[in-house]
Amino acid sequence: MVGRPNRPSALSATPGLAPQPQVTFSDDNSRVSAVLPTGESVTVLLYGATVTSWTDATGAEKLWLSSAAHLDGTKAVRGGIPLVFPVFGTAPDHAQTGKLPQHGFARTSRWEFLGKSTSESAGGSGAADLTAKLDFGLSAAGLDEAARKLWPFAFNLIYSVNLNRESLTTSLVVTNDDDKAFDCQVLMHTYLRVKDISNVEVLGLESAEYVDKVDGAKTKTQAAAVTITGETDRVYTPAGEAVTVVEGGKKTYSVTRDNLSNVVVWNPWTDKAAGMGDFEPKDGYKNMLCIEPGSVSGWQSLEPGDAYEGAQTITYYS
Ligand SMILES: O=P(O)(O)OC[C@H]1O[C@@H](O)[C@H](O)[C@@H](O)[C@@H]1O
Repeated sequence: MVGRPNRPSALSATPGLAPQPQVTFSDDNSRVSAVLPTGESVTVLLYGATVTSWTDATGAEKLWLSSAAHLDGTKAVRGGIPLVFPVFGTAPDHAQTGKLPQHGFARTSRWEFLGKSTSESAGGSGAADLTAKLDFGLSAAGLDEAARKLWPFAFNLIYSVNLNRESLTTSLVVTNDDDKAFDCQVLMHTYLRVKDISNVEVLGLESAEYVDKVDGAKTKTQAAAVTITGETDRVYTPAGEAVTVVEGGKKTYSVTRDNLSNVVVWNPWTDKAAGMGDFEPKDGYKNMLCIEPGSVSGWQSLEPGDAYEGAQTITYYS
């Protein structure tokens, strides 16, 4: 067990020097938070290493979280950034992951908090350039027996959550600690908060191929900007690394992928939202859009000792 972080005050006093503003970290055995001196914050639940909140300096929330989300470790969190591993959806025909529940076990396992750190960007001028980093770990030993039986591999996951003034970066490193190869898929199921889905356009997917999960898994090509006018569940394979969310003609987010070749765009719309017990308020689909960077259209095959890393950076524009 790694030691719990202490709780420093927001100011650190160095003899002879003016106190420098610091990142404030806190944890209570179920979640960990970091608050920058400028007010931006992030909170991560140990259950699933799920980011449940990301705010700007004014306290405005950037992620959507259902008011009926289970935050007590009894069910995957409906909102925030659940982590999908080692299977996206279900893969009944895939020998190694075929019996796993939807989206795997990472989002329903309790992760270990490995530590926190603060860094200043090169050429930075102090408080305005701080990055807070939180690291979490999960290995086979941290799984419940049922999951261990369904996916009997020795593995190690390190998930890092980095907060700075403009953006949130989440990165996952998967290491195969087994003496056999294994296949896996990875996805960061980000629920972005929007004001009104009917005014939203997603750019950066034009001319990308996608699998339309609400139309018999047909493969299609995106003609223009993506707009959401009904249930949407698509697995894109874009050429570029960034997608941009525009609301009412104004850029509000960009989501950049590193070593993640897919983007899932998901909105449940009315009927699907109505059918999910943990989706509240029922018209909350108007205030969310899942932009989910992942590696899910094929498999990452990791030989013993191999590692795979993928990351997303979400930048907001106010
Ligand atoms: O209800 P869950 O398991 O959290 O999944 C939500 C959605 O997650 C998306 O990533 C999938 O593409 C959808 O098919 C799915 O409905």
